[in-house]
Amino acid sequence: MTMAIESSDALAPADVAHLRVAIDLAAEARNDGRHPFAAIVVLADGTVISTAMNNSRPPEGDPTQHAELSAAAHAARLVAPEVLAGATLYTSAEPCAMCAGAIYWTGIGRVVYALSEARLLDLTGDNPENPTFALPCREVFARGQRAIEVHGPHLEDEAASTHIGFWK
Ligand SMILES: Nc1nc2[nH]cnc2c(=O)[nH]1
Repeated sequence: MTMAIESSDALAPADVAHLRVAIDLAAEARNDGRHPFAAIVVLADGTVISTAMNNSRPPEGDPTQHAELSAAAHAARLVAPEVLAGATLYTSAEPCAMCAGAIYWTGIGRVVYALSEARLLDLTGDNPENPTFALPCREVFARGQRAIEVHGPHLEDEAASTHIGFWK
């Protein structure tokens, strides 16, 4: 049974705009001394209900505070699962296995990501601050019981530029 809906086709202009917001926020996160990741959750009517930067560096943060997990968890406290089914999470980088799990459990129906996890792994190498998984989010979603539409990678070079010189 495959529950992730495969999709890497061209994005609508509104999707591109939201994805750029996530990439710009990732650059802000880097400038703020955080890991360069960010995510936003947008309802079907275009309302942005949640934005989050990575906060995985102690002492302020902890290693579970990836941008996507924080954005999804915050969104789930604001609106009902039926509403989140029509929402999209835009993220500067493909959700890791932990964040894909969080997205699944919140009921968010759609994910649009910029940088692929494979390219992120190439950029981070074996940096101990970010031992990147080699596990595409589609593989995690495929093991679930509800479909999540996935689009990505998109704007990958723009998203990669936020990481260049950060990890090695
Ligand atoms: N996609 C993603 N990968 C990460 N790896 C470490 N932190 C993050 C994050 O916030 N998002």
